[in-house]
Amino acid sequence: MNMETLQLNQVSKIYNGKVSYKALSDITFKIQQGEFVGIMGPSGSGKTTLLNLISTIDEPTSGEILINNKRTTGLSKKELATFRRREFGLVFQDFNLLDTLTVKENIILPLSLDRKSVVEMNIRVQEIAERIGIADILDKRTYEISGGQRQRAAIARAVIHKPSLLLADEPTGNLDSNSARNVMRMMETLNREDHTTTLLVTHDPVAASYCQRIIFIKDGQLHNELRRGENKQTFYQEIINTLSFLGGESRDI
Ligand SMILES: Nc1ncnc2c1ncn2[C@@H]1O[C@H](COP(=O)(O)OP(=O)(O)OP(=O)(O)O)[C@@H](O)[C@H]1O
Repeated sequence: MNMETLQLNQVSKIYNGKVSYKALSDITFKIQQGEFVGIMGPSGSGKTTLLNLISTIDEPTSGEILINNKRTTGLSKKELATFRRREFGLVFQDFNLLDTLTVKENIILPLSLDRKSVVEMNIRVQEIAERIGIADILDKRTYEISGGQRQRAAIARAVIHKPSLLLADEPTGNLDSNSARNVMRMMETLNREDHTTTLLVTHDPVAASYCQRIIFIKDGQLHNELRRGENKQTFYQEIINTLSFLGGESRDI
């Protein structure tokens, strides 16, 4: 029995418009259960496309994607909706919290959709809030808290149902460097303690240096892979070197 959370086999994506465009070509990789992996590459290299295919928002033109050895292509709309809700935790750059709800109500949302009991929901929300350091702001509205606190609430919401795969798209993109570090430390801790398989798309080499492994893509193709050794600073430098080698906009490096 292999312990892969995610497997991509020769995945390609062509966008058909006036001119068709091959955004991804023959992407093959595996992510083992419990890994913390980053995806990096210059602007336009296909990172968002890749994330959309993995999260089943979009379908590949060819190839297959497996989550826990189950193919995600060919599921009905209803199966897909349940599959997405149970298997994925999603974190976005702009937090995606609902302003009309309190922090606690936001975090509980995925559990209430699965009709968990109120007692169970309260226990779980308290536990995750304490671990993440937001227990004292649970009754606040999202506009009453800082950006860093919002992202921590969004992460609590993304992991409260213990997803197979946590997908984070530029989670530190709207944060100052201090809050960004705190958020990354927290994701690292959650990954280490709960073995939640985590996939992070980022432009930020500091955020990326918290990963165990980085997959680089360029022009829709796998370029290379870096593994973190003992030293985070060395890893950071290797990431910077690879990004400058790959080229792209200055904001990428
Ligand atoms: N819906 C679409 N229709 C046509 N082309 C698209 C579509 N979405 C993306 N593309 C093209 O596919 C390529 C990859 O885009 P994608 O958004 O995946 O890149 P990215 O690596 O996420 O870029 P960035 O870092 O700037 O967000 C780009 O050239 C883009 O113009």
